[in-house]
Amino acid sequence: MVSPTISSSSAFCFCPQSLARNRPAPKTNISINPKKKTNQNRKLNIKDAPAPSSAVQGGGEATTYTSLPPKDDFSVPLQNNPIREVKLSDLKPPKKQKGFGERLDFDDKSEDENGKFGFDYEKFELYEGGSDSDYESGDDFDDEDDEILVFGDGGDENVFEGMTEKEKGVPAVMRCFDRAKIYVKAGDGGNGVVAFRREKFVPLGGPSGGDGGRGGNVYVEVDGSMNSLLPFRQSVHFRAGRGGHGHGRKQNGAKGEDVVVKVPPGTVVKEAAGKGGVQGDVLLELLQPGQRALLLPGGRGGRGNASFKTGMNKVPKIAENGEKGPEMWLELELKLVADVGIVGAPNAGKSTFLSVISAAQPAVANYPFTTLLPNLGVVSFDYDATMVVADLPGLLEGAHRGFGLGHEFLRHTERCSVLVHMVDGSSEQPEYEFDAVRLELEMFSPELAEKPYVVAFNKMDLPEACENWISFREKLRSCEIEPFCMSAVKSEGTQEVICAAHRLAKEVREVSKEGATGSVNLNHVADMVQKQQTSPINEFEISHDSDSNAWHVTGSGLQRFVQMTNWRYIDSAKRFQHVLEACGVNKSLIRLGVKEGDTVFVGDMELVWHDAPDNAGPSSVRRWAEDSVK
Ligand SMILES: Nc1nc2c(ncn2[C@@H]2O[C@H](COP(=O)(O)OP(=O)(O)OP(=O)(O)O)[C@@H](O)[C@H]2O)c(=O)[nH]1
Ligand SMILES: [Mg+2]
Repeated sequence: MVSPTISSSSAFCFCPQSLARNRPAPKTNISINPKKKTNQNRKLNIKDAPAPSSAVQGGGEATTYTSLPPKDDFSVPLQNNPIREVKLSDLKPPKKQKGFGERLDFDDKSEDENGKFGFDYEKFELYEGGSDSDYESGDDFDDEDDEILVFGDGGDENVFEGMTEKEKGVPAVMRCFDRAKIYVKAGDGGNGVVAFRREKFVPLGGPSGGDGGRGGNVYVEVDGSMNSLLPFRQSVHFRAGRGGHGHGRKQNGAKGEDVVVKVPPGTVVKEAAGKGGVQGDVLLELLQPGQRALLLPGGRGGRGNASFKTGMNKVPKIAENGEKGPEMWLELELKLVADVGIVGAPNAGKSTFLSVISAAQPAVANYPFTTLLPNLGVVSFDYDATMVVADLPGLLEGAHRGFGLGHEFLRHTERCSVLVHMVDGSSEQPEYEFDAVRLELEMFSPELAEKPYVVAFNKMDLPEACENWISFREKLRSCEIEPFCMSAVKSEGTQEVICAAHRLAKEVREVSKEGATGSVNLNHVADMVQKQQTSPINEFEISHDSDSNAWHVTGSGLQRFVQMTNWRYIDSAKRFQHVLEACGVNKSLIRLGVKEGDTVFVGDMELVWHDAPDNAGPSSVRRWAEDSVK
């Protein structure tokens, strides 16, 4: 159980005096019990804490912590939550799969009752990857790793975690064209160093440790020459370079190399779905070639000891670690940027229509689902205007439950301003077919169903279509829709249909131009991350876990401070204590009733609280320092 929680406020201001002295605690509680300390020390040994470089000298701090090493220091691999990596080249094809272009055998016994294909994903060979920290200790760019696909974050769950039931049933070659999951990480800042100027004839040269360089940024850029997300099947990890470490003679480290993720126009960048499959937020919509967005800014470089020189401390033996670069998994989704989308039931003649009105040559055949991937065509008009038209795979009744190709490609129509609804006039009940497809569109997205559309009644060259036409037109007219009739094969009536679609598209464009507001800020994600990175240190929350009797102090400013503290340098522990005091953590803990021996977590650091005795002397402070400072 966690209770109570308080936020810091200006009331907890810096108080240089001993907190223990301010606290009306009984004497028996505040005396140091050496035996108890020894036990705590034993606990430190178990945690394999590295020995301090030297003891902190002096100081008369009344309230002290015994610090345990940050969790990053442990080189124990993540056992509960390893990253599982799957090599695409090693994936065994499902038993009855004949090839990417061919259909799977629906009668296969391995097909389950929901109609999914019988892929046995458990049979894929899994590679246990190290933790990220293992990786980062090596080079920032590792070509080999770029060849590895990582799905989800492993654990005991299926490696395809995060994909919906429907996606599992779609052959990978189709799935990966317009959807990809990638990992991006901004570069860590370089570490600052402790150095002193040593030169002949320059006695007491002073501190000269330079600052670390800033980590590289992650950018996302629209590349007009790309038309699919296929390259992301090969490259999944994008890591910007780490900033260089500082050097002596006040030399600062070099800035880390930036990384640019190139995406095709029409890419939507989303935060990857979390563990519970909760869809992440849309971060960016990149439409125009050349657009560039700063996604993740690199971590700040740590300061060297030259930056810590003050009038009070002219020989600071302290330097900071570089700030860790932010990282995240992203989902990329490509939505075609077409003005008009052709939708309809399978075999209605959508592809034939596209081939007639444009130079595109999509596959046309007399069986359903000839079109497996969207086709694009550019339609030119006499008056020098062009329009991009997308022919989409056919929609069946029940597509939202996964029948046919389902809604797999309907997202491409979200960008279209107008739809052409193609109806097979020669089918038994064109009206029913029309209603079923409209319903599927509504089920997919109400906004899509609200888009203006043109109804084209096709195959008028066939007598069945001529028979159906009158009743179909009457039915639609009763709903205030004026359908067009045409024959795609004979190119009759097609011009009227596409001109009507063009008129509608123009109207929509004009309306949206009026409603358009100024330029879009593409760097808002980076701004958000930066805001988080610079959040003040005195904004924190304290919660108490009564089961384990542990106090948790959380706050992004404090966490960043802990991460950037380099425990190797002897002044770091003193500064750490001082900052906790100054930002009000100690005061708040005392107010909430922290007791001798309680565990306090500050970010990743585990500490033990000690009430200082009234007669606290240097010896006790030294012992604390020797035991715990890393
Ligand atoms: N008689 C006649 N046949 C047509 C007409 N338009 C298309 N067809 C035929 O209908 C069949 C299907 O045409 P497609 O263009 O492949 O139909 P589709 O809607 O793209 O089908 P899917 O891609 O499977 O969804 C082909 O055999 C075409 O020749 C037409 O106006 N008249
Ligand atoms: Mg087709």
